[in-house]
Amino acid sequence: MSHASVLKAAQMRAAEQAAFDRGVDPYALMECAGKAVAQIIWRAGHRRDLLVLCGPGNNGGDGFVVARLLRERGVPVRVAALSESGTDSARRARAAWDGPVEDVMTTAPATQVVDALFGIGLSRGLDGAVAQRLGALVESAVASYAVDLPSGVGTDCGTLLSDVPRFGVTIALGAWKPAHLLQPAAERCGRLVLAPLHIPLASQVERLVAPGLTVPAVTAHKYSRGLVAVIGGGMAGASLLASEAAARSGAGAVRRLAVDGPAGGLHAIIDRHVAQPEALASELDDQRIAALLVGPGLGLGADARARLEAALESGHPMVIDADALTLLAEEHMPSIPSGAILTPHEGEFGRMFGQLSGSKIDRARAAANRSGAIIVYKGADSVVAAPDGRVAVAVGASSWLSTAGTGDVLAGLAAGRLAVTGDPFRAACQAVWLHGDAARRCRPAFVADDLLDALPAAIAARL
Ligand SMILES: NC(=O)C1=CN([C@@H]2O[C@H](COP(=O)(O)OP(=O)(O)OC[C@H]3O[C@@H](n4cnc5c(N)ncnc54)[C@H](OP(=O)(O)O)[C@@H]3O)[C@@H](O)[C@H]2O)[C@@H](O)CC1
Ligand SMILES: [K+]
Repeated sequence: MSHASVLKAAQMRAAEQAAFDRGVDPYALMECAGKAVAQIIWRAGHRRDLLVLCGPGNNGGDGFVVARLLRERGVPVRVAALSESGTDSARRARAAWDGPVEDVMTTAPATQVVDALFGIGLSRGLDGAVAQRLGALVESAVASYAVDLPSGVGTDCGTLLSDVPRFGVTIALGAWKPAHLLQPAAERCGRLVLAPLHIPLASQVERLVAPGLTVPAVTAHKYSRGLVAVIGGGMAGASLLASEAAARSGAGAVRRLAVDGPAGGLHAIIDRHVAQPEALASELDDQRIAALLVGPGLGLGADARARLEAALESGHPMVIDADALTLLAEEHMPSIPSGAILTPHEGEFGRMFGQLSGSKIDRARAAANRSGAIIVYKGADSVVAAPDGRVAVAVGASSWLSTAGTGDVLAGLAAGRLAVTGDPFRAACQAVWLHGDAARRCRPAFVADDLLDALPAAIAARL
């Protein structure tokens, strides 16, 4: 079982049902979930007083199990419920709790609070008074835990169906749900911990995990390690940032095909002056180019369009970013080469693909399917989607990344990893990971250039 699987509510239910059909006892599964949650809370909170808030369904049932197990360990536990328990397993868990059950609306605060009100069965926002009460109890606690999901988040879409406080820890049961990874719900989850349920829970959608990278072969040379060509445009800084990121990504060589000629930056980067777009085709007629990047600083005029057309017609594996994405959204452009990596932010995604329905994961998947390209749908919750349905969702991106030039660095990294691996989905995942890790290594208020200095350490950590 992958510890990265991301399942929607219906998929989770289907997996649970399949386990029940094979003979797994539903109550035993609830005991298993409750035991795992209790263990995590015990390790963090020991004997500090604890209030467990239980809802009407199986999420509430988990809460009763947690309450019983922690009281057996000597924790002063109180339980408050919203209503009677409505499932067989939840009723059984409640019957096994021999303490009093208070009312959520009137219960006193505690040092630690556990939200077992609603999990994947939430079908609408919480009643306003209940949401407010949950918020007050969580905010007055020193430590707060959400069982499976914070009550009020949309499991599959990651939106907030009602007001949701920010929890200290969210303990996902069995598998991640989209709401653990997608904003704004992800931010309300706090620290994420996965509690295993020991049933098969596979999915094509996974949480992005740290990649394993390899050192160059002893027989490697600069071309076998991958030559990256970066097409420059009116804004030299953007293509310089991208070129430097590609150069520090593990690729063998980087060639910048720039309008402006030599413009400083690393001496290791080969600058070629390509003043006229017509001259680009012959520069690109080099079979040693393993990956081509077009878009950072390209511009949006006729010259930029001609450079993009030359790139699209070159046949090289490529990364398409920034202005090139905006140009591609215009009519009469050549089609996107299949297997290309596209790196749109929210605005570029909307321009290219219009209003798609569903969560950010669903939208990225639909865009990958429609374009035949690998989509890196950037943001605080970057989603990498392949046309064959594979998806990786990155969590925990530094909010300091929201500054000029960081997208150029990501595009350069993607091109570099594409040149090294020859595998666009893997390259895109590696680039998003390394970009995020480089940001984690930078001090607050960093600028895009600082990411470049942090890249060698981010790569070294994955060898
Ligand atoms: N399957 C298993 O055996 C296992 C499941 N596990 C656990 O079960 C959780 C899923 O349990 P669940 O399916 O019972 O759903 P749950 O989230 O408890 O809520 C459903 C109830 O809430 C109600 N309701 C919904 N929205 C509401 C609202 N806004 N305001 C008020 N009421 C609302 C809804 O009623 P209705 O929508 O019909 O009105 C229904 O009564 C899962 O997240 C995990 O924690 C683990 O123990 C492992 C084993
Ligand atoms: K919950």
